[in-house]
Amino acid sequence: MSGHGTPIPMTSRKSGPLSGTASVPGDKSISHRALIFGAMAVGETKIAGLLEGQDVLDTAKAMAALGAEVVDHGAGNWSVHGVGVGGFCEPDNVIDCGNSGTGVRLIMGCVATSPFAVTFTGDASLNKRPMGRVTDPLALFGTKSVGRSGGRLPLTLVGTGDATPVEYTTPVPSAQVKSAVLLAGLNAPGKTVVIEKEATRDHTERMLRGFGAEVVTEVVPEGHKITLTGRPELKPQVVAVPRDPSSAAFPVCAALIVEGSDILVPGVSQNTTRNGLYTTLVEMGADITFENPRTEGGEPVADLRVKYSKLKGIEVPPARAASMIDEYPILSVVASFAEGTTVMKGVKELRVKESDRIDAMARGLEQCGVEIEEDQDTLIVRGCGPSGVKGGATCATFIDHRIAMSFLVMGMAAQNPVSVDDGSPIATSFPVFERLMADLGAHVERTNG
Ligand SMILES: O=C(O)C1=C[C@@H](OP(=O)(O)O)[C@@H](O)[C@H](O)C1
Ligand SMILES: C=C(OP(=O)(O)O)C(=O)O
Repeated sequence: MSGHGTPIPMTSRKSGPLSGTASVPGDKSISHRALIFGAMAVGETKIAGLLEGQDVLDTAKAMAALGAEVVDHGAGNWSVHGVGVGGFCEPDNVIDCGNSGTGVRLIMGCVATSPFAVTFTGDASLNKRPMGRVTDPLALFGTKSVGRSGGRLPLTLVGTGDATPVEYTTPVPSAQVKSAVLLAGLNAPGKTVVIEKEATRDHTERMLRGFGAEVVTEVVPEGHKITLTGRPELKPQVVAVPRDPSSAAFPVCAALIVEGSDILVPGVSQNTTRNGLYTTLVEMGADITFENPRTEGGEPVADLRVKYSKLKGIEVPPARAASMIDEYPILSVVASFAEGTTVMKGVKELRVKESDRIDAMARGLEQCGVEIEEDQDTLIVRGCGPSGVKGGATCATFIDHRIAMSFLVMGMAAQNPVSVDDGSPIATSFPVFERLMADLGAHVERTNG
């Protein structure tokens, strides 16, 4: 089992108004997919603006281990010389996906219909997460798997070289599960179908179409039906990775709660499968203007002008959960500074992320003086008002980047500093978080060392 590095304790404290431009790095979901689809294309894919976070670097390493030529040209420019659908070779060693659920689940999908064995592992967080949600549908292609109890990593997949396509209805709203099935279907002759009740992020469908695969999405009575025609020859692409709306959430939310702030966050996705947080913030009364709408890297984006705002609690519709699933931790921080109660229902998927995010947020918020209520599928935050959050606690982050960044944002507006026991996981998705927030005027620092 791979480990988890030396903890980096961090602290943030009340900051003056935030100002300036927050140019966040490339989208994590799109970065993983650019490397993986590039590795399955015939010829050289060029990628600009790749997120060089540890999650994505681990996927780059995995693609090289499977036979693709992956080259880092510096400054976010990468190239991948792909081996074609069905062209992966058996890796010499275990594939270590570190902290990344997206990495491991998508790569499992893309080796499932190759005739060899691959063993996957990850860090202490990833090795607790459920993999049965992926190995169950992959078994329908004929892929065998043996893992630890509960279908957890380390886990070995034995792929099949003569897969037949499958039709699968996802039991949980998950783009990772959907994508794993579609990627396995790439090397199965005929039509692989995934039906999802609620739409999840659609980067796999959009990007596979860009690489030349036939992928059709239809609205049907059961939800969304995605049909992929197997055994395409994927054509190499030039991919410009747009900025990550899930990372943008941190400076945006910080500006909303730090008095007097006024910042610009360029290139934030308006893809409706990703923008649920921004809709929610506007409903809470956030002063956000969406300027200069355009398309970047195949995604609809806008520049967000964000000003400090008096916010009110709302009930977030459960149907919106998939479009903001990674943003609930930071939303619960913003909700703490609102007047009134914010109710987040239909969020049980948060319990199987890098940590149990309902539990991690609930414990830390209580330590900071915020009243909460939770059940299996719900988090309720009773807002303390714009200057009512006490802070003054050290919150546990459970090897979870989003928990670490959320509590550090809380400290920027709370009455007392907020510390986290370990900020090191921030490097998985937002390696420049500290510098970017400091450049806006936030006080965030490493506590000792
Ligand atoms: O497909 C993806 O790129 C992702 C899907 C989501 O996970 P689930 O599919 O488990 O909801 C999300 O939480 C993750 O950060 C990225
Ligand atoms: C859930 C997340 O990532 P992953 O599932 O890829 O580990 C996340 O980035 O919030």
